[in-house]
Order: sequence, then structure tokens, then C-alpha cells
Amino acid sequence: MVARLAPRWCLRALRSPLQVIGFPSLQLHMSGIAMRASQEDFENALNQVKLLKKDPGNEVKLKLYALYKQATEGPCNMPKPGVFDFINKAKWDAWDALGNLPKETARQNYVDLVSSLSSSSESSNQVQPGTDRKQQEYENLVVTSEDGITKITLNRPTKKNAINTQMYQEIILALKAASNDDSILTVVTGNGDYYCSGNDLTNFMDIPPGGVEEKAKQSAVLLRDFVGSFIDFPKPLIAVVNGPAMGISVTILGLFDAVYASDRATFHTPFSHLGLTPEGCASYTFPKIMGPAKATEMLIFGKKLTAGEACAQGLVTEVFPDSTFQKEVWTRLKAYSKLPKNAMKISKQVIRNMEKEKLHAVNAEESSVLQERCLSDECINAAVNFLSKRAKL
Ligand SMILES: CCCCC/C=C/C(=O)SCCNC(=O)CCNC(=O)[C@H](O)C(C)(C)COP(=O)(O)OP(=O)(O)OC[C@H]1O[C@@H](n2cnc3c(N)ncnc32)[C@H](O)[C@@H]1OP(=O)(O)O
Repeated sequence: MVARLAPRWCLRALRSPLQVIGFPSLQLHMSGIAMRASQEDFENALNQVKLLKKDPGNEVKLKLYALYKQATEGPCNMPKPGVFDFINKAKWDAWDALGNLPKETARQNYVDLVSSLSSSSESSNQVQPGTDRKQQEYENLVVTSEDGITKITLNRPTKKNAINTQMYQEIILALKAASNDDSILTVVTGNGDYYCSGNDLTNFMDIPPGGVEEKAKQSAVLLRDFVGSFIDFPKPLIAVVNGPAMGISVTILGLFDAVYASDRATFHTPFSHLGLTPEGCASYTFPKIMGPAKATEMLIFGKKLTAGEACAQGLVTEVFPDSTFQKEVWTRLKAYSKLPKNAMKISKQVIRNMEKEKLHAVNAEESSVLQERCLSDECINAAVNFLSKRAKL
């Protein structure tokens, strides 16, 4: 069966030779698509393309074409068109550039790309690199974009940037926006002396009408969505750890592509002390990064690491003296942001796609275990303890 799907913007007048690039990706030879894990998503994505309200432009159309061909036929197998056959040459180049990218990865990248296009056509939240534009307003974050870098700053310095319920939601939104904007790199950092003190322990105080069980359920869903948005983030994601980091802000570092730390930073996951268990996929990423024995010290015994120790164990990419931290890190990030955008993004996706499913499974399991832990005496006592000490201050 061959289905030809024509998005509305496909019907617009075409001006340049490149604009007549069609959508072979939409000529669905369904029987030829291998039955693999992501086939349903892939088919949905093929259908979603025709619903796009906005023409995504030739660069994106070529990318969709190339990923479709790679996903369904494998590496480029066509003879190279002549130099004056502009359109077919551009298509051939795009497909050929994917080299030996596995079919499954191409399929996943196609799905991710369509998903980002769908959201961006909904939100139209495009940010031009180099414009230092402040994005959407958030209560607990400051998000800016400059020199192709979107910077998400955790902004509750008086609470050591503890993540309250609203802030979890805002971070999910900010990551979604950053994945759809024109930036090349995305950075997460903290305002003030802390990077982040982890989950806001007062989150547990806000009990809905359904009671504590309902609260635990809501927290688990929020946690899974929050961590999921890091797992799925499609561009290079960098943590600029300006000071101490605790709890979930540490575990999630295992899902970043690079972590730069000030020598003032520390890394602390006192889960057992709080009656809690690891999240952020750390039960999988930490043993992989630092080996099971070191992961145990952090995740089960709550050993606090210095920046130097975290670097030696592979959790941190590099440590800088606090006095020159910002200058050195931003000089480096600006240089990285000038590297070819698509190559970096695709490389990140190739690396992540190797274990995306595993990470989602780990996230679901950790969230479900935590849903139970939140209701345990150990956890409730630890939260009450923190809150009563705080009340005395
Ligand atoms: C969605 C469910 C996820 C569940 C998984 C949980 C994962 C985690 O993240 S576990 C880690 C949780 N975090 C903590 O246990 C840290 C608790 N905070 C502290 O131990 C200390 O505040 C400190 C070491 C971070 C800083 O100590 P200090 O320098 O002495 O400063 P203060 O204690 O006076 O803090 C200033 C101000 O900030 C408030 N605050 C700090 N961290 C948190 C927090 N995590 N939750 C709520 N509030 C926090 C602190 O209470 C002070 O507030 P005020 O008293 O109103 O000034």
C-alpha cells in the first residue's frame, strides 16, 4: 500500500529548486517497514507529519527524507545524481550523510524529530541564537538564550534552589522549549551559592484531598515525567555545577552529556538518611559510571563527594577553580557551540538511543519504588525532622 500524505504547507507556491523537495518519507510502503520496538511510534510520526501546520523548511525536510530512507532501506544505495540535478543531489547528500546509522536509530530519530516539530508548531517558541533573548517567564527559573546556548538557571537561591512541585513542572517545560528552539547546547546551572539542594522537603506538606496515598502517586508521576524529560532531551545537555548539589540534582547528572563543576561543589545523595531510594536513573547510571562499589557509597551510604572525587569517579567531566569557574566554562561552551550543530545533536542521539528504553524502564521502576517509600515511617520522620529543625531557626 502506498499512501501519499500532503501537509497543508506542501501545497504552497514553491520558489527555489530546493523547495520542490517532496516528502518521500510520506510515501508509506508499510509492508517494507521492519517490525521493531518503535514501529508504532514511527507510523504515528509518519501520520503526524501531515498534520504540521507550518512548513518546517528545506533543511528539516531533507533530514526527514534521509531518516525515512535510512529507517526503511538502510544506508544510501542510490547512484549519486549529477551536480545539476540539485534536488536529487540534495536528497542523496542528506541520506548518504547518515552513513551506517542503524535502521532502528534512524527510525527513533525520525520519531524524535517529528515530535519536536509538532511541539514547536504548537508552541512557536523559536529562539534565535546570538540574540540573548529571555524566553517564557518562569517563577523558579531564569531561561535565556545567547550565542546558540540556552541557559536554564535554577532560581530559588534563598532555598538553595530546592526543587518544589512547580519548579519540577517548569523544568520539564523549559527542557521542552529548549529542545524545540534553535539553540545548539543547553545548560543547567544554579543561582546563588548552591547548585541545588534537591527535592524541596516541604513538597510533602501539601496533601491533596485524596490523602497521602494520592500525594505519593502524584509525586511519582511528576518524578517520572521530570526524569523522562532528561532521558529524551535531544541536544547536548551540560550541567554547570556552581556549588553544592544534593539529591535529585546529583542523580540526574548521570543523564547529562557533560558536567563542569566549581571546586566549591559537592555531590551528596543522602537517600537512606531520608528513608528514600535513588531516582534520576542513578541506580543504573551510577554503577555504570563509577562502578558498583563507589555507587553504593553514594547512593546507599550517602557519602558526600568533593568535586575532585566526583571527577575522579567519572560523574564530573572537569573541575575548575571557583575564582575562574564561570569565565573558563563559558569560554569553552561558546567554542563548543560553534561546532556543527547537526553532527553534535545526532551524535548525542546515537549515544542516547543505545539505552533509551532501558533508562525509561529504570525510571519507571525507581518512581514506583519511591511512591511506596514516600509513605514509609522512615521517610515521614526524616521530613518532619527537617521541617521541625527549620521551624526553630
Ligand atoms: C518528586 C519526589 C522526589 C523524591 C526524591 C528526593 C530526592 C532528593 O532530592 S533527596 C535530597 C533532599 N534535600 C535535602 O535533604 C536537603 C535539605 N536541606 C539541608 O540539608 C540544608 O538546608 C542545606 C545543607 C541544603 C543548606 O544548609 P544551610 O547552609 O545551613 O542553609 P539552610 O538550611 O538555612 O537553608 C536555607 C533555606 O533553604 C531551605 N532549604 C534548603 N534546602 C531545602 C530543601 N531541600 N527543601 C526545602 N527547603 C530547603 C531551608 O529550609 C532554609 O529555608 P528558611 O528556613 O525558610 O530560610
